[in-house]
Amino acid sequence: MKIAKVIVDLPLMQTDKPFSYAISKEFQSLIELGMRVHVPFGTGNRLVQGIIVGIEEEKDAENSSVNLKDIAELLDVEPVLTEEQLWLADEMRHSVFSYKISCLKAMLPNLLNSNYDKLLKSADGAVSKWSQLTEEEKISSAKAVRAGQLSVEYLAKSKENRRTEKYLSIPDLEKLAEFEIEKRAKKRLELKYFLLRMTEEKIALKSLNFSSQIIKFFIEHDLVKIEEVEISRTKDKFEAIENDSAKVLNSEQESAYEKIIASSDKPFLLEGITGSGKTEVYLQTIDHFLQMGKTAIMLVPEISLTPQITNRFIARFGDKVAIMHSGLSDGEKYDEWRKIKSGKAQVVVGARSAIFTPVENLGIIIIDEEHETSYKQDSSPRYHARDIALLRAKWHGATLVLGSATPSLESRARAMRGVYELLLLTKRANEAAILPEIKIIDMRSEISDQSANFSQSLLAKIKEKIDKDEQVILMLNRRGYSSFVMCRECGFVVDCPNCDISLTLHMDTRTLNCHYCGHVQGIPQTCPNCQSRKIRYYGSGTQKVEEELREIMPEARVLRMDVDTTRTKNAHEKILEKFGNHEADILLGTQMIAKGLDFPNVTLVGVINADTGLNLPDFRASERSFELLMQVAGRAGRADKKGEVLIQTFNPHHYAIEMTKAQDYEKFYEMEMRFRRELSYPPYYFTVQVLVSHQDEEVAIQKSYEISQILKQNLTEKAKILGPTARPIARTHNLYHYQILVKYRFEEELESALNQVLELTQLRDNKNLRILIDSEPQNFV
Ligand SMILES: Nc1ncnc2c1ncn2[C@@H]1O[C@H](COP(=O)(O)OP(=O)(O)OP(=O)(O)O)[C@@H](O)[C@H]1O
Ligand SMILES: [Zn+2]
Repeated sequence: MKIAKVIVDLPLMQTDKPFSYAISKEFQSLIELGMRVHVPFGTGNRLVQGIIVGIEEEKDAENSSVNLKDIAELLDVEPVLTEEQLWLADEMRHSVFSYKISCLKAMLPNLLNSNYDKLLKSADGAVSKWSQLTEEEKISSAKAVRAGQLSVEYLAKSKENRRTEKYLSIPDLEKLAEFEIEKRAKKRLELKYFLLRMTEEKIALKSLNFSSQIIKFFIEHDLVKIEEVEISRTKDKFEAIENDSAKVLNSEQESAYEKIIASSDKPFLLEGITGSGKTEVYLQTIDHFLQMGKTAIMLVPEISLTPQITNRFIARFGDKVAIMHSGLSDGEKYDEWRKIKSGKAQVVVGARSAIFTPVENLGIIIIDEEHETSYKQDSSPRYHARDIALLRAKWHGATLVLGSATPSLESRARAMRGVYELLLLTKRANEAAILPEIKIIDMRSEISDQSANFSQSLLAKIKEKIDKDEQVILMLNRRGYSSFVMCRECGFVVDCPNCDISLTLHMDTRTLNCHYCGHVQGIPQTCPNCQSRKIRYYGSGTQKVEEELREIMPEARVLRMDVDTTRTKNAHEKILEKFGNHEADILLGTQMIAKGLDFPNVTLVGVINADTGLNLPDFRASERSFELLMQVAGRAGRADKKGEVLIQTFNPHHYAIEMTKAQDYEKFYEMEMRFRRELSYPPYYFTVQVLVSHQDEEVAIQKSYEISQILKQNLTEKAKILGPTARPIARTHNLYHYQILVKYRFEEELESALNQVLELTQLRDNKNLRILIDSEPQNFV
């Protein structure tokens, strides 16, 4: 007899290990690693979902199936997780301090993560009710039966959503009924029979969530036929894109290409200035691996996962491409996942979570804009896509390429130490294009009666470009209308009731919004503190700047792109398409517009306020500002027309600004590394952050001291412990936050010390205490 090891879907310390279950006879030949199951759990034998992570032979009395509970149901016909993914989950946990089930679930499409447990549990009661009904009643009682279990709406929705799916069609319903009587699982079959009729003959296998033994039974007895139906919704989109063939690489591109295809020993860091043709190198190396019968994963930051990028991949590789991004519905994501799993797609283009896609025979992984913070997930499991990529490359013997115009200090330092191989692209790929000229505008000496946000020189430049029929990109990394509302009489600022942060004014909705917790309230007419009517708005956001532009330059056609204008599906796409068709002169937006865009007619980039990120209490503030400014500057003059960049700032002598002006990554890297060394920050030290949150500030403080004590006692002297200190925004969502930062180079006690910290949350009187452990945190505010 065999025994199954199951990780149950209960993210708790006590359940964070495999549990043993007996495999009844009917399942013995069907069960495989990586399948989802229902198992009875706990004293009440509640059915919970789980994942098979091991199958062992019964060895001795201790490991005997006699005393074990049986697996209740198999949920899959074939495994949903590969052996590689099970291994990945094990490896990941050591760096992300997360439960294994969270790691496993991060690799599944949402549709499979939804709680089927709830959907199936009350089926028994429903069926007994069902059997007492007349034929007519059976049909009309559909609504009653579905209450609390498989809902008709759910089925309808998943039907709408699917594209590629296996359908069951029933040649003979009567025959099915006969077999039901014979089977012990009669009750369950009855319900399914009912459901099959409900949805008119054809129904998606997966959406019903049949247990695999029933499906097998159906098939063996010729009760159902499985047919592959392909209705590709994105097919039109694929067909509309013209094929594109490879460009002749220039000598730098060529040499990078040759090195990448020749070796997989070390990861590559492809450092190429904006517009140097990194993407062309990606396309051709991927092509090389496809020719060898291998597959590829191409990661891009979510924000730049625009049609501009994806279309380039579709144009080159056609329907071999699967695209994974957050704009897809769960159903669409599931379709893409199927396409990958079945081997139909060989190139996966996607954002962070696409790193988990179950491609076989992986030849190359590319991470574009590798410095982007969006590669780190900021909820559990807090993994970095780069770390997962390293693991997967190891498993497959695949090549890993990290690309950027401004590599993260961590990656660049590794390249300097020879851990990565550095490849440089120093020239723009398009021969006619040269790097744009960058000018800094000192806003301290700008006095304008016309505008609060635009210097005279920026306004003049914009006019000049529009007159020449050229286009302009303007960036202000702050959305909304005004960043705070203040009473001029008493200085009162309207804050969020749940967070220690001022509310942002949004003119389109005429509300004050909290960008942290989503709180929304009306705009006060008088000061809530002193009743004065002198309420004024300060600090401009994109809405305000848009309004100003329309006043000063009514002839200019402006498109705004920020979180607020891109909430609806495909909004992103539509704005960029319009701009690309020159239906607008100015694209105004937040950092969303800084990345990846390639519009040949853009000859001016203006930064309204370069200071928004400079003074954040985060040791990476300069690095982030430099990256962002270099990126956005790189959008200008990418083809044959010369580009210009104007950067407005109140800190013209800040080194991040000066190095941007000089477009000198090398110099910036040197200076920044010096600071990091002096202050013992990454990449010289590793960091782990412990974030302690509680509704009661006293408790938050007390517990964070307790934790810092645990760390001091358990870590060696080599580790440095900073804090606890209040977070810069000390309260959000009605919780007070305190943070501790551990800096270390080698610390063998780290995992055990942090586990002790986590155990605190298991104590009864710490029920409302939240402890987050974040390895290599990217966010300190
Ligand atoms: N070998 C080449 N010959 C001619 N044109 C090229 C070549 N390689 C790339 N290009 C063109 O140069 C432009 C910039 O290339 P690409 O977008 O690949 O650069 P990138 O380094 O990925 O850009 P960024 O990082 O700024 O987004 C594109 O329009 C591209 O089609
Ligand atoms: Zn708030």
